[in-house]
Amino acid sequence: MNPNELQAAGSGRELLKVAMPKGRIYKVASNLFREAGVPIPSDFDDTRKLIIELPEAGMSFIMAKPVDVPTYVEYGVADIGIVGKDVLMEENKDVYELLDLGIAKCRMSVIGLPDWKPVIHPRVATKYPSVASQYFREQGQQVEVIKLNGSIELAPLIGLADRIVDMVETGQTLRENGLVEMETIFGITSRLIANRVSYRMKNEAIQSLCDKLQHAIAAKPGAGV
Ligand SMILES: Nc1ncnc2c1ncn2[C@@H]1O[C@H](COP(=O)(O)OP(=O)(O)OP(=O)(O)O)[C@@H](O)[C@H]1O
Ligand SMILES: O=P(O)(O)OC[C@H]1O[C@H](OP(=O)(O)OP(=O)(O)O)[C@H](O)[C@@H]1O
Repeated sequence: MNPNELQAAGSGRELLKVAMPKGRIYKVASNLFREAGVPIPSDFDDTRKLIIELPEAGMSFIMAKPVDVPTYVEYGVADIGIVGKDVLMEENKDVYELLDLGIAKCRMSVIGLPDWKPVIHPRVATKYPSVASQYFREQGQQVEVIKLNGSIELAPLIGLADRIVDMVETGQTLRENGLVEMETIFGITSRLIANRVSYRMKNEAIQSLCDKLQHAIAAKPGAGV
């Protein structure tokens, strides 16, 4: 059975399982769900519980590490999930991307020291090795990609890498560390994704949620600008 089929059997009237990222995205995503009429109680915000049922909304929430959301959705242990475009590009899982939620905006950029000069075998540090490799391949540049798991901005400061590929939101981390943004690779917002089989089996529930979210997004100040 392939990952998409694992959850297919008997999924007719179950709760819709939502993989909800903890951390940054949770704060804005839970508010968006509330604005869409999904009554996520405020005590969800601080809980250590990992599976939380909300039968009145026909949903249960799997509180996930952001990078794991596409995996849960691909395997069908979650029917839908919320995930940043950065993670979606890096993980490249077999899922449907249904909706741009327009939240948790930032961008993926190439960053370096202001006095950076091209070298023969440049090293690039990043949390996103697949995105970075593809970008430099498309630029026709040969680089050695070094995978790190956080505080990526340290790499050029301590001589581990010539450049980094990382997210920029306000630019504060760059400014405080004397780094400059050299190129933007792509813009990032959070997306609603769905398991392929769930999308068929639970189409009514998923479509209804998408409609409500779309209305909530359109009602936000600055929407459609
Ligand atoms: N300033 C920002 N820096 C990083 N990610 C941001 C920022 N603003 C929005 N995001 C989005 O939020 C997502 C999750 O970020 P968060 O920092 O919560 O998780 P993480 O660092 O991947 O997880 P963890 O802290 O559990 O390792 C990112 O994948 C990205 O889409
Ligand atoms: O432009 P800014 O508003 O400063 O935001 C960008 C910073 O935020 C993220 O780091 P995060 O806080 O997730 O910590 P991390 O370095 O441990 O990933 C990202 O990796 C940048 O370092």
